[in-house]
Amino acid sequence: MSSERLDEVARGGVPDWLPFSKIKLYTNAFVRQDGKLLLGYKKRGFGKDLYNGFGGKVEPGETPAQAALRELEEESGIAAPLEHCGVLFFVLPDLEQAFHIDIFRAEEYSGAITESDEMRPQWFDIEPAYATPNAKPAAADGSPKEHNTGLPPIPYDQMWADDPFWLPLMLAGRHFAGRADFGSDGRLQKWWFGAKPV
Ligand SMILES: Nc1nc2c([nH]c(=O)n2[C@H]2C[C@H](O)[C@@H](COP(=O)(O)OP(=O)(O)OP(=O)(O)O)O2)c(=O)[nH]1
Repeated sequence: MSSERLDEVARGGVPDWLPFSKIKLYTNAFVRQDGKLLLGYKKRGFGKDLYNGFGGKVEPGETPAQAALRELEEESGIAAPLEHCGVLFFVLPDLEQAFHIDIFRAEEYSGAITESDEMRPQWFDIEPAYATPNAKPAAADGSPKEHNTGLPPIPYDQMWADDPFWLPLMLAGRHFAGRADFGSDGRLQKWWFGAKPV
């Protein structure tokens, strides 16, 4: 991302950010096609029972872009021309490592979508407002855009609590950045999200 200023999109919570003493690099990749978004149901480990994009730790010697391609293939069986679209930073209480996550997106893929030990892939309907990149929430005359994938909507109630702040930015084709600190109850305690001006 360039050094261009970001427009603030959301902020809230308690006054102070949580402390952390080291940062670990992660990736997360989202594939969309024809008004639908591919998510994975996490079957084990961190974020178990939540839907998410496909990703994980950046291994030594890898760039985040290489890790994103590797994790997408390992967890869903597919390859995609991933583009970097955002950066997120998460801090959890009583954990000295903070999470720096590079987010990637693609609008096409190759290979057969395959369930892995870690993820069960599933398509979801992208709200009409975000069915195409850079789309406006409604047509110029105010009427809603059509969508008829017949798929369930994006399951925000079974995703990380911060995702509703930035996933719509990604679906709207905007570059974004944000930070979210979680409380010990798993809820958001403090957050800030911004996006490149349109
Ligand atoms: N959507 C979303 N994703 C998040 C949040 N926090 C967070 O760590 N993630 C993502 C980043 C990574 O893609 C994933 C965690 O990586 P992981 O534990 O599955 O890593 P991994 O695959 O290398 O782990 P493993 O195979 O060693 O178990 O969760 C969040 O708040 N929202």
